[in-house]
Amino acid sequence: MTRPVKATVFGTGSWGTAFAIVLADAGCEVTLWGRRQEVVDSINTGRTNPDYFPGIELPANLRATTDPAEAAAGADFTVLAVPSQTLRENLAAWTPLLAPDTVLVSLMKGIELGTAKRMSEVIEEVAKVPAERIAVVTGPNLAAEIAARQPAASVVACVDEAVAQRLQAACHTAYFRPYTSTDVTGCELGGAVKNVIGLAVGIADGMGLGDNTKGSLITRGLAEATRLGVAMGADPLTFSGLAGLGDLVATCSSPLSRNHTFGTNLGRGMTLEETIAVTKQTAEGVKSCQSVADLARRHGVDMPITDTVVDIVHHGKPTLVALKDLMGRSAKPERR
Ligand SMILES: NC(=O)C1=CN([C@@H]2O[C@H](COP(=O)(O)OP(=O)(O)OC[C@H]3O[C@@H](n4cnc5c(N)ncnc54)[C@H](OP(=O)(O)O)[C@@H]3O)[C@@H](O)[C@H]2O)C=CC1
Ligand SMILES: O=C(CO)COP(=O)(O)O
Repeated sequence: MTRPVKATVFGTGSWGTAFAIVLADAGCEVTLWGRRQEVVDSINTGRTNPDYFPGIELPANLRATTDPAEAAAGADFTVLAVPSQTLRENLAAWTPLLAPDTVLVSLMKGIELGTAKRMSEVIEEVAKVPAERIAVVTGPNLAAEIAARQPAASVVACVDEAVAQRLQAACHTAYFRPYTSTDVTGCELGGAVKNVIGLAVGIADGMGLGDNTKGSLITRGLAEATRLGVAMGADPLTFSGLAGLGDLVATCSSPLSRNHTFGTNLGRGMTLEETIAVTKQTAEGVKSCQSVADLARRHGVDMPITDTVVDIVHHGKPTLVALKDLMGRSAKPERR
């Protein structure tokens, strides 16, 4: 008899908890690591995570701990679900505890500030594991919908297709349908750039603009992501898949998206400080818009929507002026 797959998820926030539910429903033995004792106690004794998903009963084959050594022990898959900008420091502390040969899985959709590195690159550098043992899960996966077991597709990417297939099998349920990819760069860029475009669409929504604006921002945002991806060696087709268009549509349509909501609040006239104060969860695009713009500069790629988001969010540019400047750029063909 084969033993159940063991999966550990570092992070008891919205996506860490929801993906832990997916893994448990798929038959894995799941351990969640959380930094707060009260959250871990609620998960173990109350079978809920009330801060993130009140009312959702957690599966029996899922337990939690605050001890990273206990969490990491024996894991076939070590899933990382903390805010991107905290990954380097956290992973440095967890690396000595990792199970030998474990596959490290990133759920994160950010780019590191300062280094402009993708999360899989940070993992490779800090944990000193080869790219063949690093995977990424990404796609239109709003955590609250997944935790409610609403149907969604996703992408599991690894340069080693056999590893992607193992992870695919470990997280495939009746409501969660993962596809494999070997384009890790494209998948990670799709996730990071869609958060920036989610902010842009939110800002437009908050300004009272309509669906033509939204359709234009999604499409031109997709063009920005694809241009950056191509410059970095990604497959352009990845961006018309779940990691690109799929996630853009979900994020830009949904009030559940923290990035979209963050943008909406800014577009309605809240200051950055007021918006941060009312945002309880991680909106990766707020920091990653700067690192995406940094990546674009490093690769000589034009990303005007991303630059506009940086100007509004970080340089206090008034939204109406930013919109006028974005629309008033010199005319050009749609494709070049
Ligand atoms: N939510 C979603 O729908 C989706 C999110 N993602 C991505 O998943 C990643 C995680 O986001 P998500 O779970 O939503 O974020 P949340 O804000 O919901 O949760 C973040 C988690 O990280 C913990 N945390 C925060 N700061 C630190 C720190 N400095 N050190 C250690 N732990 C910390 C939080 O702990 P505490 O509760 O104690 O504050 C919490 O458990 C992001 O990159 C996001 O883009 C991807 C797909 C879907
Ligand atoms: O990545 C997500 C959906 O796929 C979640 O988006 P937000 O981080 O904006 O909530």
